[in-house]
Amino acid sequence: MNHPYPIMVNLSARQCLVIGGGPIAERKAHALLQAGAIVTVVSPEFTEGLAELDNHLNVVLLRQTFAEELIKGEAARKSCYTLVVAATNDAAVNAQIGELASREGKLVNVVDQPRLSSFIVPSVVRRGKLVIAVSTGGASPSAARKIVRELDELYGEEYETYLEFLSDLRLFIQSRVPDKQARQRMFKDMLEWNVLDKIREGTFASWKEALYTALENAAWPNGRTGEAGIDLAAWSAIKIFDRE
Ligand SMILES: C[C@@]1(CC(=O)O)c2cc3[nH]c(cc4nc(cc5[nH]c(cc(n2)[C@H]1CCC(=O)O)[C@@](C)(CC(=O)O)[C@@H]5CCC(=O)O)C(CC(=O)O)=C4CCC(=O)O)c(CCC(=O)O)c3CC(=O)O
Ligand SMILES: NC(=O)C1=CN([C@@H]2O[C@H](COP(=O)(O)OP(=O)(O)OC[C@H]3O[C@@H](n4cnc5c(N)ncnc54)[C@H](O)[C@@H]3O)[C@@H](O)[C@H]2O)C=CC1
Repeated sequence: MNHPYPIMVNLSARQCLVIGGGPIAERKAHALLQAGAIVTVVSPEFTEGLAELDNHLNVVLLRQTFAEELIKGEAARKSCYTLVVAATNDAAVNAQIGELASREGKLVNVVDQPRLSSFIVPSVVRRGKLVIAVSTGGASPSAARKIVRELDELYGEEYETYLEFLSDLRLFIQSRVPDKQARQRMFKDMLEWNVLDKIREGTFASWKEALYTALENAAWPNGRTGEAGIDLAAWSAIKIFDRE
C-alpha cells in the first residue's frame, strides 16, 4: 500500500465477518460492534470475551473452521458481508481468505499480512465526533499506538463538547445565512474563538447561552429579525462580544 486512501466508514447494521477466535479476532470484533455492525465470528474455539458475545443481539458465533462457502457462492450472497477480517493464527488460511474476499469484491483485512489486505486498521483517539486516526501503514503498529497516546494527552475530553458546539452553531448558521461566502467566513471565524478554555474553566454554558441570545437578536439583512438571515456586520458585532 503505497498511498492508502483514508476514509471513515459507516458500518451501522452492516454484516461483517471475522475469522478466528483469539485475542486479535476479539479486538477486531469489538471494534466492529462499536461501529454498529452485525458481526459473524467463525472459529472452532473462542476466547472467553468472544464466547460472552453469544447472547449479543448483533453477534453470530459459528463454531467451525473457515470454509469458502462463507464468502463465495449462493449462501454467501445472502449473508452479504461488507467487510471481512482474516484473524486466524494460520498464515495460509489468512492468505486464502484475503485472496478469496478480494476476488469477491469485499473489503478485507488480513491481520498478519498487510500486503494482502485491502484495508488496515489505524490506532484511534475519539472525542465524541472527533476521531483522530493514526496509521504507519503497518510499519510499526506500536509506533501508531504511541503517537495516539501523545495525541490523547494533547486533545482532552473538552474536545467532545467543543465539536458539539461547532457542529450545532454550524447548522444554525447554515439555516440562517443564505450566502455561501458569508457562511464560510463565519465558520473560519468561529475557530478563532477561545471556546476550549471556557469549557475547561466551566464558563462555557453561560457564554454559549449569551452567544445564542446575541445571534437570535442579531441585525438581519432586510432589517427584520427572524428567518431572513444574519449579515456579516451583525456577525462582526458578535465576534466583538466574544472578546469582551
Ligand atoms: C497492518 C496491521 C493490520 C491490521 O490489523 O489492520 C497490523 C499488523 C500487525 N500487527 C502486529 C503486531 C501488533 N499490533 C499491535 C496493535 C495494533 N495493531 C493495529 C493495527 C495493525 N496491525 C495494522 C497496521 C496499523 C498501522 O501501523 O497503521 C492497531 C493499530 C489497531 C487494531 O488492531 O485494531 C492496534 C493498536 C490498537 C490500539 O491503539 O490500542 C501491537 C501492540 C499491542 O497489541 O499492544 C502489536 C505487537 C507489537 C508490534 O509488533 O508492534 C503484527 C505482528 C505480529 C507478529 O509479528 O507476531 C502485525 C502483522 C505484520 O506486521 O505483518
Ligand atoms: N493485526 C494485529 O494487530 C496483530 C496481529 N497479530 C497476528 O494475528 C494472528 C492471530 O492472533 P491471536 O488472536 O493472538 O492468535 P491465537 O493463536 O490466540 O488465536 C487464533 C485463533 O484462530 C482460530 N483458527 C485457527 N485456524 C482457523 C481456521 N482455519 N478457521 C477459523 N479459525 C481458525 C483458532 O481457533 C484461534 O481461535 C497471529 O497470527 C498474529 O500473527 C498479532 C498481534 C497483533
